Amino acid sequence: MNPVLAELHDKARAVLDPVHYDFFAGGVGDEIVLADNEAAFRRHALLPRVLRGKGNSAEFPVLISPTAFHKLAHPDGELATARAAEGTVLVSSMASTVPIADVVAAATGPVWFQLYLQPDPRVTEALVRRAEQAGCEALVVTVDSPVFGRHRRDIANEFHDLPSGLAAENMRDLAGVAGPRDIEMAAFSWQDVDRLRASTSLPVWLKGVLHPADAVLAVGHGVAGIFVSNHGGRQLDVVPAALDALPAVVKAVGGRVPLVLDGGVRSGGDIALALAMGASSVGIGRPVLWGLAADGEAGVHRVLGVLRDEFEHVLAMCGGELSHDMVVARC
Ligand SMILES: Cc1cc2nc3c(=O)[nH]c(=O)nc-3n(C[C@H](O)[C@H](O)[C@H](O)COP(=O)(O)O)c2cc1C
Ligand SMILES: O=C(O)C(=O)c1ccccc1
Repeated sequence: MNPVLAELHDKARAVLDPVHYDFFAGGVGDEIVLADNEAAFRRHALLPRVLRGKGNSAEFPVLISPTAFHKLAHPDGELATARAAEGTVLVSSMASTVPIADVVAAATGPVWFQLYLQPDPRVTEALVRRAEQAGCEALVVTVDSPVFGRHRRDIANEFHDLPSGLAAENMRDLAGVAGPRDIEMAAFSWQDVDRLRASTSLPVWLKGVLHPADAVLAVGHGVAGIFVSNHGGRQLDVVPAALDALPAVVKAVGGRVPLVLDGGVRSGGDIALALAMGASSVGIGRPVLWGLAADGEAGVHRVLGVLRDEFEHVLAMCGGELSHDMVVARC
């Protein structure tokens, strides 16, 4: 791993309350998928093309995936993340510890709002209005969580509630309930996606699709794009690594909507592999949390800077272009 990312992870582990470190680091079940998300990149290799007369491109195909409770990592919380994001799209979690309006105000680039549909449609509606009024540019509906993931570390640590003074700020004062409501998980259907799309002019993305048939349905239901993601190994411990699920989704979608690959991306080479395999961009979860815990805004800034620098270098080495024929198995 890049020594800067390793250093930030080590520092985060050292400074965080061990219970909060486990919340950020942990996964569901035996954490097989958590490990496999990173390992999958090691099972693939890139055959660079030569003599193409091309260098790197200006595009940085990375966005910040939504993660909950940034104030557990650093007192500035999501404000620090937003300031560090610069031109990178920040997907702000519905479970942020800073209200979405303040996240958008602190950001200099686009902010998208991650949403868990709520059983009470008035709550969902109010959250959507809140995201729109804040100036969010898209909604990202997480669809891989009909129930909460069972995180053994959190159960062992008895981590169930935020410390006093912290709350999921977006959940305050919704549909007649004062103070923060609990975020609820429930099973929804494609009809709920249609209803959401009809209720807003914002583009609606889905996050947490692994089956190619669901990706095809998503396109049919008019989504703007799809996050191919297993939630960083936090929901179901029998699924493939996110990277291993990507090719079938790429094939099924056939370029009709952009695909974000999220889970286990830790280097410029990982970004290049995901793009060569057909992702339009990648999402980064935990490395942002490590940067934030280690050094606030500056730490997140370093994480993005390292990934940008490595990706540009890899792309230049590959002749400035990435395509599926360049991907081979590492034997
Ligand atoms: C501590 C933590 C909190 C998360 N919270 C959310 C969330 O609120 N909403 C969501 O859609 N995904 C959430 N995720 C999943 C991330 O968006 C993303 O899918 C995952 O972290 C990507 O994998 P990576 O951490 O290996 O980069 C969370 C992940 C972590 C590690
Ligand atoms: O921990 C998570 O992965 C997550 O998605 C979440 C959702 C709601 C509240 C806190 C975290």
